[in-house]
Amino acid sequence: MEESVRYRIGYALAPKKKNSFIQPSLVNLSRDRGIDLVQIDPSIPLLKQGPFDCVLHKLYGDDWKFQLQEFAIKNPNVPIIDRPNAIERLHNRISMLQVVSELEIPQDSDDTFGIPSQVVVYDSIALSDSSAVDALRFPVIAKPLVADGSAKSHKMSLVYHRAGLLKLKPPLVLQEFVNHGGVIFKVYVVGDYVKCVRRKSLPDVSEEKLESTEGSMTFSQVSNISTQDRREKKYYEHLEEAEMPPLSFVTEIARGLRRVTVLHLFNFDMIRDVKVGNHYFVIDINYFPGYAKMPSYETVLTDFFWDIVRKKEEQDRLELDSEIDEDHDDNEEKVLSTNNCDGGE
Ligand SMILES: Nc1ncnc2c1ncn2[C@@H]1O[C@H](COP(=O)(O)OP(=O)(O)OP(=O)(O)O)[C@@H](O)[C@H]1O
Ligand SMILES: O=P(O)(O)O[C@H]1[C@H](O)[C@@H](O)[C@H](OP(=O)(O)O)[C@@H](OP(=O)(O)O)[C@H]1O
Ligand SMILES: [Mg+2]
Ligand SMILES: [Mg+2]
Repeated sequence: MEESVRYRIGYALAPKKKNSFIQPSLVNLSRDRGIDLVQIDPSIPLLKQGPFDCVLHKLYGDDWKFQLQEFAIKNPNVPIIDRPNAIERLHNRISMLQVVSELEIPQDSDDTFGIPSQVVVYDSIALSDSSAVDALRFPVIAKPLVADGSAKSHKMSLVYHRAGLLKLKPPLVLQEFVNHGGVIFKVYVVGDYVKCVRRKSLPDVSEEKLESTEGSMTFSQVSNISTQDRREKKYYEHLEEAEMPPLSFVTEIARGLRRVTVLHLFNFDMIRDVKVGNHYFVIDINYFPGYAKMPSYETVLTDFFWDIVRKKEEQDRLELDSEIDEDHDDNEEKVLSTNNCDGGE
């Protein structure tokens, strides 16, 4: 019986990510399509592992980056999803959102987008004495400048008044809080595939609340928290009823972000300004997010793997053809020059 072609995708993921992403349902579906998901051991040189038709990773550090570089030099045709330099742009909340300003999307449709006003603060002195901070409208969200996936990088504070800034620990980004009806739109991107889902977010802050509240409130990964409080439960009951942003609008932003970041795997968070109604803010972009939470993640990811390995195969074939053509040309030249010699006086 003829052996069918099989492809190998190597993955290098931290244990938590491996547990959530490499589900049996994904492994089995990919296997049925001829794609084997193979775990990479980062403690062994990458070049000694493989062969791979693609390397998928979410690991950081200079050693891992060096291993990827070495691997890329020896295997120029094997796609690395994604390039470390491209991923690193998302590890700083300023450079992360700068990509949104680089999008060349005409804002002439009904819906528009941008990023909230924000300033970066590197030291405590600037927190108490900076004209840049004066320009912000409170409340603001204080976010750690670094977004490297550590628990620390997710720890945020909602700060109601300027005095609430004093106990914060820079470096951080102060971003104007935008009332958005307690719903965020998480847009998952997997290559050309785009899926937008609703998630729980912070509730709006009314003028009364702002006037009557002092200090700040800390929180972390609010969209993943399940709520017990009855009043809060009521607030989020209408989550499923929140109007979705138009798919064409979301897709255009996603495509733009793909182009500017050169990334294949990420999600971004968008909120809709309740005051305006059709203006959206991109507030966060995450590399290789929790795809298992995305509907039909197995099919979407398997289709993506399939596209990647087939493109590589096509590329290999084209290169082989051109090598054969070159050999053929060389041989013809040799024959010609031999003929010339033969025919020469
Ligand atoms: N400018 C803003 N206005 C209103 N709410 C905001 C704003 N920025 C963030 N939030 C709320 O705070 C939450 C956390 O912010 P953000 O998404 O930047 O943090 P994160 O830790 O990087 O999140 P993730 O877990 O998605 O990586 C958002 O999901 C949203 O609920
Ligand atoms: O571990 P870091 O690098 O911080 O990345 C996180 C992202 O910031 C989150 O956005 C992911 O959750 P969502 O997929 O719900 O966005 C979250 O997914 P997880 O809850 O499955 O770990 C993480 O991917
Ligand atoms: Mg977020
Ligand atoms: Mg994030």
